[in-house]
Amino acid sequence: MTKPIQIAIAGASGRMGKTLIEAILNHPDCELAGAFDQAGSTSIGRDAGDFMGIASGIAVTDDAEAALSNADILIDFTRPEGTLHHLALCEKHNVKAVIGTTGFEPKQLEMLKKASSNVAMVWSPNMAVGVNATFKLLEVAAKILSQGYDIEIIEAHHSKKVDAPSGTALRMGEVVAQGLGVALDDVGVFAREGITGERKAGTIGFSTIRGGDIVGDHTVLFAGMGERIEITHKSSNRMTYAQGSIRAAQFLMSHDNGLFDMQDVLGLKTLF
Ligand SMILES: NC(=O)C1=CN([C@@H]2O[C@H](COP(=O)(O)OP(=O)(O)OC[C@H]3O[C@@H](n4cnc5c(N)ncnc54)[C@H](OP(=O)(O)O)[C@@H]3O)[C@@H](O)[C@H]2O)C=CC1
Ligand SMILES: O=C(O)C1=N[C@H](C(=O)O)C[C@H](O)C1
Repeated sequence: MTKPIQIAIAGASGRMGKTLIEAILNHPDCELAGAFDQAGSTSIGRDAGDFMGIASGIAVTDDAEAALSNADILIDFTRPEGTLHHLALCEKHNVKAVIGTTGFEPKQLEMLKKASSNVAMVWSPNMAVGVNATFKLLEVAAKILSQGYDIEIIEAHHSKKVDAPSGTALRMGEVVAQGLGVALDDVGVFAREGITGERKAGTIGFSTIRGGDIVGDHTVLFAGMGERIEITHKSSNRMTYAQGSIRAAQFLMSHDNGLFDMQDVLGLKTLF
C-alpha cells in the first residue's frame, strides 16, 4: 500500500482553500498535513474542516512554516506576493508546490520560475481538465483560422475576483497567438474606450465581465465574414480546479524540481 500524499493548504479560508480542503479530506490517497492563512484571518485556531462540519484534526495556523513541516506538497491559491513567500519556505523545507494563483507581474513570474530550479512545481492558471482540453482545441483552431478571422477573448467571473483579465484568458491568448506565430505582447488589446478607430487586423482583443457568483466562463470568438466560431468553457463548480490540483500533486511526487503545467500533468503536450 502506498503512503498517502501529505498536503498543506495555503489560503485555507479562501474560496479555493476551502474547496481544496474538502477535496483532500474526501480523497483516498491524500491526507491534510497542514492548513494556514494570513495572521488576523478569522479561521486561525479553528479546525480546517469546521466549515464543512468535519473534525480534521488539523487547526488552521498563521505559521506557514509549521504547517509545511510535515508536508510533501503545498497547494497554494492565494495572491502573487503570498505565493512567492510560501515558495521560499518550500525551498527551505524541501516541499513540492502546486500553484493556482493568478495575477503575477512579469518580475514576480521570473521569481516563481527561479524557485522551480529547487522546487518541483506545477503552475497553471486553470487546473480544470476541461479548460486544458480547450487550450488544445484553441491551438488547432488558431492554426486553421489564422487568416480572415478577428479573435476576441471574453471572460466572466464573480464580483470578488481581483485580477483581470483572468489568468486563463491570458493563457488562451498566448495559445492562440502562438498558433498564429506572433507574441501576445505585440497583438493583445486590453482596453477600448471612446473613438477607438477601426479594429486592427491581427490583434487579439480581451473583454472582462465581473458579477455575482459566476465561477468562471471563457469564450474565444473567431469572427469572420458571414460566420463566427465560438469556443466556450464554463465552470459551474470549483471542485474541478481542486481535483485537477490533486492530479498535479500526484504527478509531482515523481519529480524533484522543474516547472510544469497541467498540459504536462495530463499528457497533452505530446498528444498531437
Ligand atoms: N488555477 C486555477 O485553477 C484557479 C486559480 N484561481 C486563483 O486562485 C487565487 C485565489 O482565488 P480565491 O480562492 O477565489 O481567492 P480568495 O480571496 O477567496 O482566497 C484567497 C486566500 O488567500 C489569502 N491571501 C490573500 N492575500 C494573501 C497573502 N498576501 N499572503 C497569504 N495569503 C493571502 C486570503 O486570506 P484573507 O482571507 O485573509 O485575505 C484567502 O484565504 C486567485 O489568484 C485566483 O485567480 C482560482 C480558481 C481556480
Ligand atoms: O479567480 C477565479 O475565480 C478564477 N481564477 C482563475 C483565472 O484567473 O483564470 C481560474 C478560474 O477562471 C477561476
